[in-house]
Amino acid sequence: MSFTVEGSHVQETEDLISSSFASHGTSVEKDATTGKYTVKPYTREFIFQTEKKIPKVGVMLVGLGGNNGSSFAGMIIANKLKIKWNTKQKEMQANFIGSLTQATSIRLGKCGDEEVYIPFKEILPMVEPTDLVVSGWDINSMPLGDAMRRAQVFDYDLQQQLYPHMQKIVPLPSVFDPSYVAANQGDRANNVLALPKKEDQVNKLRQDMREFKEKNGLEKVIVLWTANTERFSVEQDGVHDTAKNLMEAIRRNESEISPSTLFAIACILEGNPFINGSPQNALVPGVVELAQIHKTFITGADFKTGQTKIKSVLTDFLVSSGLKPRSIVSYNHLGNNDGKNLSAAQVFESKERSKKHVVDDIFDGNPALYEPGEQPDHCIVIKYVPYVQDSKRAMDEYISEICMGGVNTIVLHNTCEDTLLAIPVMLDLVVLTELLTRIHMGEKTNGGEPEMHNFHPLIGCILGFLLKAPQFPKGVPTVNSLFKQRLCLENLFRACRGMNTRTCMGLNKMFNAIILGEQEAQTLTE
Ligand SMILES: NC(=O)c1ccc[n+]([C@@H]2O[C@H](COP(=O)([O-])OP(=O)(O)OC[C@H]3O[C@@H](n4cnc5c(N)ncnc54)[C@H](O)[C@@H]3O)[C@@H](O)[C@H]2O)c1
Ligand SMILES: O=P([O-])([O-])O[C@@H]1[C@@H](O)[C@H](O)[C@@H](O)[C@H](O)[C@@H]1O
Repeated sequence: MSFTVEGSHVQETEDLISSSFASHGTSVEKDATTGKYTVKPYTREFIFQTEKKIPKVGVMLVGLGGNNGSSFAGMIIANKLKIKWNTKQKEMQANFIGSLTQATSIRLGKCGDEEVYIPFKEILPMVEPTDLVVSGWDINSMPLGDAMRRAQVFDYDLQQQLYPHMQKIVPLPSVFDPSYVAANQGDRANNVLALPKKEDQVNKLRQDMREFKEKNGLEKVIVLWTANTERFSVEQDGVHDTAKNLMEAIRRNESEISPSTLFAIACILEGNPFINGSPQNALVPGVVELAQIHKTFITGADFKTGQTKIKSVLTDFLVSSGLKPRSIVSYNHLGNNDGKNLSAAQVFESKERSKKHVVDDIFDGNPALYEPGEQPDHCIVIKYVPYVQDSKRAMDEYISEICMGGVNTIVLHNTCEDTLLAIPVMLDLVVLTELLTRIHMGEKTNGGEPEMHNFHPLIGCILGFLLKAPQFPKGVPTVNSLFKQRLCLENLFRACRGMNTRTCMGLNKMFNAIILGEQEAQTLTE
């Protein structure tokens, strides 16, 4: 670890970092007669304990043979082998650009006149990406070397160097329900578990995880869904509403239970965190309850990568500047298999939800501009155009009302290899989910010793920076503003290290500037 934190509030041993943290907040009371608000500042005292030992971690991808899955495996191998490759422009070297943990930094503070920053991944002990063991399932049996070639994501020279290493990885047969995806996905399904009963499917997935863990001498396994987007399951009382009903529904082979929900259940029963990288409602209420019973992390939904990430920043900028977006249209076309699957209306609706609702809280948070429930026109369009393959084209138009009847129109064009935006986000979800399993917290109340416990299983409220539709525990308001989400993550880890949390900008820096300004002014004479 590149730094230590001084103070009696933090103790570090070989195995543990313990810190106490004062969290300042405000509650508001409304006078029923006058309607006036009273703001009541308060402080809560928390204890954090972080286990420092980094376990040997395995990642099992559902959809291993897809563009994201095969490219994720390729990225890990290429970085492990420090592969360099030639393109028509220059020699490239394997990297993790686009990863929050591997390619960004955190400000430590000021050392004399120097602003000191550390790599994000040094704030707390995190697993090294190149130590991850990768496996997984796919309904298509293609070995990963051929799957990489099919994906057409990596440069040719890189593919050639990776091929022998990737070809050794073969996806395990998976659970498949054609009613949940586009009909055009049927021709991929040559690697499906021949187990008609859902209970047997769940048990086989659990066995796969145990065998993977044992064979590779792993201490932890994390499962990440990067398979096709599914249509939403129609949630039914008596089936999806409680853990007991869901498990009984599986035993009677209820049809309306999606493969992604079955994977989530198998993970929970094995104590393996489950991450849903697609937009469907895999984590139905019964799954959430089961995760709470088994104290296993579950999170989702839908990696936040390009067009939607920009939307959460741009909309936040407009509304927090007092400008009033009245129309947002997000169009994109892409030619990979994801785009092919999304060409089915029911599947598209899953993606439309996650891409659209990513800004709801931003409008709700500005009653000066928007009446309760008022939202701009918001339209999502996704088209499948095979020729562009993974090079997704995104076009956006934002029309906002400005001062005195003015209108501002912002148009964006954004082209990218969709997969190369997604795989570093997948890495962060795995690395941070594993880290969060090693952090326990408790609250000091009435002077007694705090009871230490894990975080709530729905860690989407911590990992929202990486997800379009982070699922929050009931009653916790969703925050989608991208930089609030990043600050939330950074401040949690700063608290675990016993460091002060940061506001959006260094308040003390600003105070210094104001005070220094005053002091300088006093020395000046006309
Ligand atoms: N930028 C991005 O690429 C991005 C961003 C956000 C979300 N996503 C989501 O990530 C997922 C994967 O994207 P992709 O581009 O890799 O798609 P892809 O179609 O290339 O890969 C999906 C893979 O899942 C496999 N599959 C389908 N059903 C399965 C099942 N039941 N079990 C196991 N495997 C199954 C398919 O055979 C395919 O190989 C999609 O749901 C997509 O919406 C992608
Ligand atoms: O770039 P982004 O909006 O975050 O997310 C992407 C969408 O723009 C694209 O349409 C979809 O096919 C991808 O799966 C991904 O969801």
